[in-house]
Amino acid sequence: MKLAMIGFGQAGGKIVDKFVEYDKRHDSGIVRAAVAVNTAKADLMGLEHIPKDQRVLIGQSRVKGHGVGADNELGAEVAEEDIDEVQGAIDSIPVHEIDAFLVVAGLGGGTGSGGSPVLAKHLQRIYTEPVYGLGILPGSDEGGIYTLNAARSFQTFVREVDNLLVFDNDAWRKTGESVQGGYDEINEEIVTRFGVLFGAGEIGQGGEVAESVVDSSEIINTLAGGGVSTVGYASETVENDSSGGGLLSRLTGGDEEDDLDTAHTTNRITSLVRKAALGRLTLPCEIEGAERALLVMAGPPRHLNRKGIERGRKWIEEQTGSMEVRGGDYPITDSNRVASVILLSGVTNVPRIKELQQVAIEAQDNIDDIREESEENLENLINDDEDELESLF
Ligand SMILES: Nc1nc2c(ncn2[C@@H]2O[C@H](COP(=O)(O)OP(=O)(O)OP(=O)(O)O)[C@@H](O)[C@H]2O)c(=O)[nH]1
Repeated sequence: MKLAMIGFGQAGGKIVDKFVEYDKRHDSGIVRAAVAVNTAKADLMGLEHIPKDQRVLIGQSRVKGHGVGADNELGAEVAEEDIDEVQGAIDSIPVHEIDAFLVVAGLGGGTGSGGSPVLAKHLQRIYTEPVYGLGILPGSDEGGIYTLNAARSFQTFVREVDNLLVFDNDAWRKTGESVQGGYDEINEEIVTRFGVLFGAGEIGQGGEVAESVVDSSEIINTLAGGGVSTVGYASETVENDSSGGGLLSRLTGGDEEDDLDTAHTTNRITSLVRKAALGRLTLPCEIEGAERALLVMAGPPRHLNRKGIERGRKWIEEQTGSMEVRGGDYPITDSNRVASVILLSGVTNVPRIKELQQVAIEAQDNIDDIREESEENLENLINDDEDELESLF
């Protein structure tokens, strides 16, 4: 699947930068264009792989290249004011060659949190290609303002995109690591998961399992219908003898060996599917109730088979209760890993989102209370029965 990726804010820029690097390393063909947008000049200068002329500094007249300091309302305002400058960079993208846009941002800060929904709305108005979001939730130890920002941005962003893929830093942080070192590892996890998912259908056409290769329309159909998505991943190292058939099997030419191979391959696929679905998801949640799902089995063709994928697909159907579970393979001839990636789309039972919104509503009420008290406007306080989180715009 060919994407135009736009990283908004520091986290967004760094993650897209890593996608570009991943794309070069694996020749996966997913990043057709990459743009970084930020209010902080230093963040843009720190990027390594996104071309310099595709880095857009916005809000210069307001914040003079210093960032918006976790003020996401200001982030949204600045994005609206300078949307033409962002569009200038997008104009250089050959949009007829892409399958979709992917807007990436950390939702806890100011620039990406406020700006990414504004950009998604703008892209939806202009282009017919789907616009997806990849939203990063803050760690719960980052503090109240990050939670409030993330909750408000989340509910605005999810409304403006065709599907919001979510990664929760809180579920992935490791204790005892520097924040930066921790993010480098986390970003690698993000890029691997989404890289394999979006890479499906781009290369490796042909070979013995060609008829069940995943293509981009299957990813698009799984994401269609909107809502929130999460991704599971599991992988295992395998011996890759691309000549096809193990040594013994070639020496004996034995069918028995082939049967054993097939059973082994099928079992490995089945267990990787379970591990991916039941292990740590990018956004932890109950998989039961997911509206749609897509299983991608990636790896050397010799280690993929239809039977395993079909079994895995059926198992996901049973676990999610969804009637819309797609599955296929992504043959990568020169790889020594077999990986299972599961996209669960339209998930509803997500404790972290509920918690985020609850904390944010309380924080918002507190802020309102403090404001109202300071204004001695008791009447408003008594009549304040709106227990709702305000949208960003
Ligand atoms: N996974 C990941 N998350 C990050 C990274 N950097 C920051 N974050 C998260 O993203 C949130 C937003 O931070 P930034 O992206 O730095 O903020 P910004 O959008 O640039 O906005 P301002 O700095 O307020 O102008 C943070 O609260 C973190 O949770 C990163 O490299 N990887």
